[in-house]
Amino acid sequence: MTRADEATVELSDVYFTHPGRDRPTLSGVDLYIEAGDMLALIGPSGSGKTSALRILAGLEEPDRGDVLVEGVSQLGVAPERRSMSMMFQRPLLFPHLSVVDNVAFSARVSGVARDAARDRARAFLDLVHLPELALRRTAQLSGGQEQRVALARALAASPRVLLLDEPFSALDPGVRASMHDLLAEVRAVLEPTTVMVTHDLDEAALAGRVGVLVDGTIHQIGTVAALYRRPASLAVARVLGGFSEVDGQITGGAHWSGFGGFPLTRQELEQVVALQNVTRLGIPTSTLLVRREALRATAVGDPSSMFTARVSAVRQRGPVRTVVVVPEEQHPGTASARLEVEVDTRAQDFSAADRGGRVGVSRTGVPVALICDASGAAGLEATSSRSSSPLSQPPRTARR
Ligand SMILES: Nc1ncnc2c1ncn2[C@@H]1O[C@H](COP(=O)(O)OP(=O)(O)OP(=O)(O)O)[C@@H](O)[C@H]1O
Repeated sequence: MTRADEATVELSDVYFTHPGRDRPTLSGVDLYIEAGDMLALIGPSGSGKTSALRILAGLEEPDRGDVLVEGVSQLGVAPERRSMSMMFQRPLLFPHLSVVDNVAFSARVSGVARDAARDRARAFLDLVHLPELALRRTAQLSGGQEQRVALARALAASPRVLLLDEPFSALDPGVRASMHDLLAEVRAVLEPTTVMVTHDLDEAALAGRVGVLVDGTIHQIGTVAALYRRPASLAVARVLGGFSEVDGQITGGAHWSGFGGFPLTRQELEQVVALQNVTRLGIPTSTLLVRREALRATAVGDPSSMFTARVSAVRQRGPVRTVVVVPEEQHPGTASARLEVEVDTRAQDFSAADRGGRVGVSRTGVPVALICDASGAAGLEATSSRSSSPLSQPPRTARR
């Protein structure tokens, strides 16, 4: 089994509108993947992820822009000549062929003799840990086995680029996790440049970098950790999930909202300064993005707590208990503010962290992220979808 030549892959300023649609599906998409690297493409349903993959594969031609492999334009090059293999959510195996002949298919089509093609196919079945199923009919396979065969078939074509469109989303969680391990194992051996569309953030974390596509535009590209640390827009935070959004304003070293003051660290304030430089707004109106592990519900009166709040819902996620908290007093005319907070199970009296109870809220040391409205941190979200909360102690210097 030989490794295909690695190749850089690029979408350059790609615009694409599906025939009959009045809105573009992709608007100026730029993506660059280093040879042998893997990029995961995530985004809301309908944001254009599959369309981007189909344009890479040559199944659609862009209206504008280019597709480049190793710097060479692929426009006008037929899909089968692009040295790319694509794997879909459904394995699309040939039902009339045995497992080994499914995997041998591309070699047979390119003229390799049957025995040689089958020998080669068996090497790929070894790679996906299915050597014993070579002679089975595909109708006799489980879903996970079918996707292993589909992966072996995709790899047996020696693609320089592997395109994966939600390949494991139809599998149950245990089988999906074993497919993640297998993909990592296979990539360590063959290193094809890989682009994978997925809705699953665990799956996305298999890739060195993740691109977030929203409404046909790339909002951010980075490692999963970097995206979580500082999402570039509200849309990115919503794709990642797990953030509470609180509108307010920043002054005097704190973010002020319906909860009162939320003290910010020096690093977070530096982020604000950077945003101010971007937006030139003076004191920006900001949305605080808070991961639940950034806050802890404590006993009322705990010296570490920033403010007290009322518990409006309780959620148990495996061993972790979280509560949704709201301000104790809802000022007339304030937009509703809510935060999801982990419960400190060692210190917390559980009855206080029940619905309707009062808790203190303190920080854990996990940083929060801030998004400014108006021209926004990344210039992508013009305004928050909700109106900002008036402040419980309005900062005098704040401007709107
Ligand atoms: N063949 C088509 N003809 C017209 N419109 C299409 C076609 N295929 C997709 N679309 C539209 O293009 C947009 C992007 O679709 P696409 O499948 O690329 O999104 P996606 O991000 O992959 O979505 P999902 O996560 O749901 O698979 C959607 O609005 C979709 O309805």
